[in-house]
Amino acid sequence: MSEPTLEPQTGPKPATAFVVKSGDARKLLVAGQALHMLAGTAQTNGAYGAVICESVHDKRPIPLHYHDREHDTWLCLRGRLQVWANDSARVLTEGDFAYVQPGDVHSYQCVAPLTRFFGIVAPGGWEGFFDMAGEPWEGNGLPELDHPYDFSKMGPAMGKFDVHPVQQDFAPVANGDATDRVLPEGPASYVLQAGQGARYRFDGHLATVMLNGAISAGALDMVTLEAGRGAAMPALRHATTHVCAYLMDGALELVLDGETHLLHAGDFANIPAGTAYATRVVSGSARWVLTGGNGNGVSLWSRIGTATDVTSYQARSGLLASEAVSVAALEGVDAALV
Ligand SMILES: O=C(Oc1cc(O)cc(O)c1C(=O)O)c1ccc(O)c(O)c1
Repeated sequence: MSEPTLEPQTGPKPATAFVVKSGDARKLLVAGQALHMLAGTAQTNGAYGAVICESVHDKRPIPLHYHDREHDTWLCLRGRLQVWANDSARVLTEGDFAYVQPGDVHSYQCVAPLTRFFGIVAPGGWEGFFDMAGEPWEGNGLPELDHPYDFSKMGPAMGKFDVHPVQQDFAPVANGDATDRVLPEGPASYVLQAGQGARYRFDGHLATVMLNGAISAGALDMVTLEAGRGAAMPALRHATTHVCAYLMDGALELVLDGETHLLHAGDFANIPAGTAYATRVVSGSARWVLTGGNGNGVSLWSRIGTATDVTSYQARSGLLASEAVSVAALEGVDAALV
C-alpha cells in the first residue's frame, strides 16, 4: 500500500488505500481557517474531497454563495459552527450535521474558539479551491486572529471553482426545531441534530444515517457508526463505491487491503472501490463516520440493520461477523462479503 500523496491535484492519479493519522494531512490556510486536506478527487476517483477545517474564531461569515453542482456537508466536531442555508440559519455543536444541495444559497462561520468540522464536498475537484485561494500552513495549532491573509486570491478562486456570490441579507439564527430531527425524504438542504436521523441496529453497532442517495441525488451517503468493544464488521468490498472513514472517538482496528491499522480519534482512512476492509472496536466504545460516493455501498447499513428508535448501540449477537450479515439484504447494494 502506498503512502498518501496529498499534493495539489493536477490530473487523474489512481486512488489508493491509505490512512492519515490525526494532524498529519497537508494543511492550507484560507481566510484564517486551517484546512487539513485528507483526500481529493485523485484519491477518491472523482467522488469527493474530504477535509478537516478548523478556526480560532472567524471574524465574519464566508460570503453568501451557491454552487451549480457541488453538494456541501459540515459535521461539527468541536465548538460552534453557524451555517446559513437559503432563509434559515442554525448553530451546529458537536455531532450536528448540515447538508446544502447544489443551487442553494449558503454560508458558514466558526463562532466559538477552536471550532472544527469534518467536511465533504462532492463531486471531487472542488477542493482545488483551497489550493488556489490558500497558502501552505506548516504550523502546529492555528493562526492568530490577526494572521495576514492575501484576499486577492479569493476572487479568482471563486471564479474558477463554481462559487457564485449572492448579495442578500444573512438570515437571523434560530433554535433548531422538529425539522432538524428528521431526514428529508428527497432533495433538500437541512440541518440534522446530533444523534437524529434514521437509526439502525446491527450486531452491536448503532448506525445513524445523516445523508443518503435520495437526498443527494446519488452523490453521497454519510452514516455515523457507534459501537462497544469487540463489535466487528466482516471484510467487505464495494465494486464502485469510494468510502472514507473518519474516527471521532475511541480506537478502531481497520484491516485495509490485508494490512492492519489502529485508528484513534482524528485519524482518517481512504478506502477506494475494490479494497477489502473490516473493522473491530478495540476501546470501550468508538464512533466514526463513513462516507460513500460513486455508488450506494454505504447504504448497506440501512439494509442489513434493523430500524430502531433507540439511541444507543446494544449487545453483540455472538455470531461470527461474517454470519451476522445477510447476503440477501445486500441485494441492490454495492457491497459484497469478501
Ligand atoms: O471552506 C469551505 O467553503 C469556502 C471557504 C471559503 O473561504 C470561501 C468559500 O467561498 C467557500 C465555499 O464554500 O465556497 C468549505 C469547506 C468544507 C466544506 O465541507 C464545505 O462544505 C465548504
